[in-house]
Amino acid sequence: MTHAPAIDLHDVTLGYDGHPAVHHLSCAIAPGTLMAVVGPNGAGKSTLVKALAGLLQPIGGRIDGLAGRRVAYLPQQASLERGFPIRVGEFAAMGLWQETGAFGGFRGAQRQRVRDALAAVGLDGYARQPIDTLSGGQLQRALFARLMLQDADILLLDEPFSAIDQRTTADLLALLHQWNRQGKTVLAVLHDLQQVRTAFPRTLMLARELVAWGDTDEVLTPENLRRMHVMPEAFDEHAPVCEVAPSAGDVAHGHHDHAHGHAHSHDHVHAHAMSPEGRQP
Ligand SMILES: Nc1ncnc2c1ncn2[C@@H]1O[C@H](COP(=O)(O)OP(=O)(O)OP(=O)(O)O)[C@@H](O)[C@H]1O
Repeated sequence: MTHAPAIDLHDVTLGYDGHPAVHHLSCAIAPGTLMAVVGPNGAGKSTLVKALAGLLQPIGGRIDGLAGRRVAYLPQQASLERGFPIRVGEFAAMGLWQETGAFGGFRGAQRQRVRDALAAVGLDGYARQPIDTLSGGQLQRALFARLMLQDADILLLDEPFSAIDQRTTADLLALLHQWNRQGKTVLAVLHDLQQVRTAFPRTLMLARELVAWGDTDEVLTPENLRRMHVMPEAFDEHAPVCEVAPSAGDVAHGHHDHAHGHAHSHDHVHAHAMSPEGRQP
């Protein structure tokens, strides 16, 4: 296995229709990292995860590290179409499509793996149940079974525990930890900061730009949380791509002005003060 960063962002700007939503992200995430992505609504968390999943091309900068690694993406449950007529077993087995091809049949061993994955997520005996009869928590378990069968190197999860009860959350969190111990890189967008503190050793904090990243204790500080919460709320649809990275201080003081693309000083204090593993040197 290579020790090069699993995800390596170089001054990445992301947005829609040419208008930036997240600016100038630079950070390197080592393989085997278990990391939470936090930030207020509209901070760009989903946008970042979509870009890492290859669903959104950067407007600026470069994303390295992902090529040659298998990436699996779990979107927010709200965005899933679940009305199609498919059984839980078939749904989970979609995680095997890279092995079987779109129209490939399943061998006995693969059927067993599907059964094992369903058992691992607590859906033993549900294989023949139609997917649209599952509760929200059960559906999330089925999605985790599919994720498990994809057997990716990098797992990207967008709010995997929102609207999920405590028991299901605990079960699925334990699975994430297990996969991480197997060496997988896990990035999860989360809103529950207490959960982040107790279950995620690393954190990336976004507020339209990188506020901080690294060890969770060093990222979730009162000062960073304050900076995170003064993020400009509105997405300025008419903002052009700015030429120069805005400073962290500009975010803290609400001076960030996308519309004018002002020249800001380079001051990614937290991002640049850390090593590729996200540790303070
Ligand atoms: N498909 C899209 N087209 C245009 N703008 C979008 C699109 N998706 C997101 N945006 C805008 O990009 C910005 C970042 O949105 P994003 O969904 O990434 O934020 P988020 O941090 O995931 O928020 P939340 O916590 O509410 O899910 C927002 O201002 C949003 O309105």
